[in-house]
Amino acid sequence: MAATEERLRRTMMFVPGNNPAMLKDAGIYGADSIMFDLEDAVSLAEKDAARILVYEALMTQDYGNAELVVRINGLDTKFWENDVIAMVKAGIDVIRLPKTESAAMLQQLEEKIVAAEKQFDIPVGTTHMMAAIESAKGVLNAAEIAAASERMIGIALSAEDYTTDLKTHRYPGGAELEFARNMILNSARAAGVAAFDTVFTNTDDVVGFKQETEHIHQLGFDGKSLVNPRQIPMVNAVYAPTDKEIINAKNVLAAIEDARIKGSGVIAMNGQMVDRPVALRAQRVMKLAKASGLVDEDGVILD
Ligand SMILES: CC(=O)SCCNC(=O)CCNC(=O)[C@H](O)C(C)(C)COP(=O)(O)OP(=O)(O)OC[C@H]1O[C@@H](n2cnc3c(N)ncnc32)[C@H](O)[C@@H]1OP(=O)(O)O
Ligand SMILES: O=C([O-])CC(=O)C(=O)O
Ligand SMILES: [Mg+2]
Repeated sequence: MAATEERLRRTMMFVPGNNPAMLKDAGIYGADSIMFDLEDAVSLAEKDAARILVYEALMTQDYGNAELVVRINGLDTKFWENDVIAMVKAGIDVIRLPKTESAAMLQQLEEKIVAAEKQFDIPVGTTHMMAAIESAKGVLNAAEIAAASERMIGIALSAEDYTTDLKTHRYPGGAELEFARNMILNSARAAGVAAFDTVFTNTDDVVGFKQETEHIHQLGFDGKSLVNPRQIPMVNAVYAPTDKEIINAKNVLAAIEDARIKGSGVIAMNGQMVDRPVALRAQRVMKLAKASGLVDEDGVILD
């Protein structure tokens, strides 16, 4: 079983590792996961300085309940090993490997993580991993990548590099991404880990962003990688259940409880069969409703 916990990961915001002001304020926007970037947002000349800045930020800033992720440099660079050592020492929650093409690459990363955990007396297994899939080869190997290790919490599509590899670019509607999205989503679910959609880089195209988010929500993605804090409330709005969905979920859960008391696994509700998959979906709706501040701890809808 993978290391995923059932935590909400709707929004995973990139924060350039070389920007002290952004590192300082990254916690105030309410992202579910904050992703410090040491890779493509940072120029070659700033790689070492950015690593030190992110390390200091992790040691001094309070990021609340956000999950803390770092995108390290790729395995084909001279930076990634020092990235791993510094981030494990700082107690990062998740290391995101960019440009992942095989399970073997994650095993190489894991060896370095194990060594660093031992070096700093951190229990082996504490540091989780995730993989960004950014090439045709990575997409074809998505299933083995998602299942590469117990430490895996998820896999992400990285469409900027991926469309370059495909020899296309990104279009409105995203037809060029459908195969990759389906492969990544299905591979993640088969391995029991989370699936993340890619960034949307035009931060002023609110309509395009909403359309893309609604689409990936429909497909079943847990959430998206983001480049800007203004995108966080827009994702949360798409993932927030409607009042009708919440009421239906509550009715389903009540009907299931009733069935359980009567010793049955299946029951009819308004002419509709209610069984385990329906109940699991209802539980997820209530979890999203709570996270969205739409219901209280007891599931009562708030005004
Ligand atoms: C293909 C890839 O690899 S994508 C991943 C790598 N790229 C990145 O990490 C880019 C991250 N994003 C950014 O640098 C910026 O959001 C940009 C350049 C896209 C847009 O910048 P701006 O136009 O300044 O954004 P905007 O005006 O919305 O900023 C509003 C506030 O949010 C802050 N902010 C913007 N983006 C971020 C971010 N990603 N993380 C933290 N804070 C941010 C700004 O500093 C600003 O703060 P202030 O009000 O205190 O001055
Ligand atoms: O992970 C992402 O979405 C950003 C990225 O590197 C890419 O699109 O190539
Ligand atoms: Mg990329």
